Amino acid sequence: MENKIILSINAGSSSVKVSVYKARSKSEDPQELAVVEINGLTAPPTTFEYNRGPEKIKGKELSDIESQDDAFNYILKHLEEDEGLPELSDRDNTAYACHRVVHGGDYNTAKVLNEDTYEHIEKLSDLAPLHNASALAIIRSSRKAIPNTTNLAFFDTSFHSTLPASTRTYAISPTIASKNKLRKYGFHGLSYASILSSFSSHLNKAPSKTSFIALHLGSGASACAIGNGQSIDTSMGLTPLGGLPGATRSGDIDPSLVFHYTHSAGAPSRSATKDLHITQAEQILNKESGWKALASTTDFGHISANREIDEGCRIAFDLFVDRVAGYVGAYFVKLEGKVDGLVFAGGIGEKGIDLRKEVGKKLRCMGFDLDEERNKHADVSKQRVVEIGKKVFVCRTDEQLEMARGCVQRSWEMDKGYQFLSI
Ligand SMILES: Nc1ncnc2c1ncn2[C@@H]1O[C@H](COP(=O)(O)OP(=O)(O)O)[C@@H](O)[C@H]1O
Ligand SMILES: CC(=O)OP(=O)(O)O
Ligand SMILES: [Mg+2]
Repeated sequence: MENKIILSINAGSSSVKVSVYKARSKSEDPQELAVVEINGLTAPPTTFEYNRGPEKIKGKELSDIESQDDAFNYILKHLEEDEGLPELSDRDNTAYACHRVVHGGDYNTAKVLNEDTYEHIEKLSDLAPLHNASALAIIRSSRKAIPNTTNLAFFDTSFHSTLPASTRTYAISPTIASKNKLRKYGFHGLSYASILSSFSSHLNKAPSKTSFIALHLGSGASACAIGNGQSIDTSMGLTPLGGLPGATRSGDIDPSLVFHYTHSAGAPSRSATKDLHITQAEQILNKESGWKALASTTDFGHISANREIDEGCRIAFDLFVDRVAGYVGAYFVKLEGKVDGLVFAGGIGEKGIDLRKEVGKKLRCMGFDLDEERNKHADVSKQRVVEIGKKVFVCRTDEQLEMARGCVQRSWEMDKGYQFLSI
């Protein structure tokens, strides 16, 4: 495994992030060679960022990038053409491509992509309408562009396989629930695993002895109660629509609301395709709600900066503070108050100074005491975890590193010759 090149590909709902690593020994984190991000897929202009040692590009605007797959192909070309990254000039050098796949259903661990696992993910596409189909498109592109690479899938859902039955069960017919696999799965698991690793090492504790409330606030947002290193509850559910609102997602609503919103809730949406069977209700709640509906933007930075002068931004901001604080309260109780801290992560969690401040104000009653100055100057680009008050932290989550670690740790079993057949 030593010196092998790993590509880690993280397709989010509004971004594609790719990190390049060189593997060291099994017990060491792989060495990061370069990180590329294309952001703003739901809020053009789409922007490009590149970091390779001294070589930095920030905020370059791109045109003609319309999907996660376009973004991935652009990134691959950029990496190949970078003369300072000779490791990628020969495509055959890449030993592993790790793909973040949001919905893994009942898969509890990472899988080598072959026809069976590909089909398993494909079947779950309707349960992650903003994600799984894009991940599969990237997997197909990766297969074509770097054919001698072993493709691995890492799932957002795996981290939550520890959810207790009382938490993962919906109060519906158990027969139908079991037949149709209707339960809480939870998402952002790679991020929570990354946060757990960084936060426990910051505290100098074993992950299995670390308990905290984590907030992954990005285009999709969720909260997670982690008790002794295990997910005991999380706010997303059967799909990434449940729980907190997001850039284009409503989050939790009264389930009957949608039938009052439109009479054709169950009809196929115009954006339904042969591969993605999405209803009008799902279209509305996944793609036309959230910040986009309330504030006409999916950029939470804009919402935060304009909330004093724009009514839509104000309600979007206040509503998010309200919902986030509500989950922290609920999870504090679930963890019986035994928490090492509250940890903010994700694009909004890491950069949203005002959001953290306002959430912090509401949580003082539980012993989380955010310090305004430390909050303002928190910079997780240099240090993975920054303490911004008593029991309040910001953490730079790294889903790509989490996958690359998993790849290094399990490479010996994965090398045993699964083959990716004919997709
Ligand atoms: N300065 C900022 N303040 C608040 N939110 C920000 C700021 N900069 C970026 N964001 C938000 O971060 C979100 C992207 O988060 P990220 O976790 O990178 O996305 P994704 O869910 O696609 O992985 C965007 O919605 C963007 O509005
Ligand atoms: C699961 C999910 O919502 O992911 P993201 O926030 O990256 O869109
Ligand atoms: Mg993300």
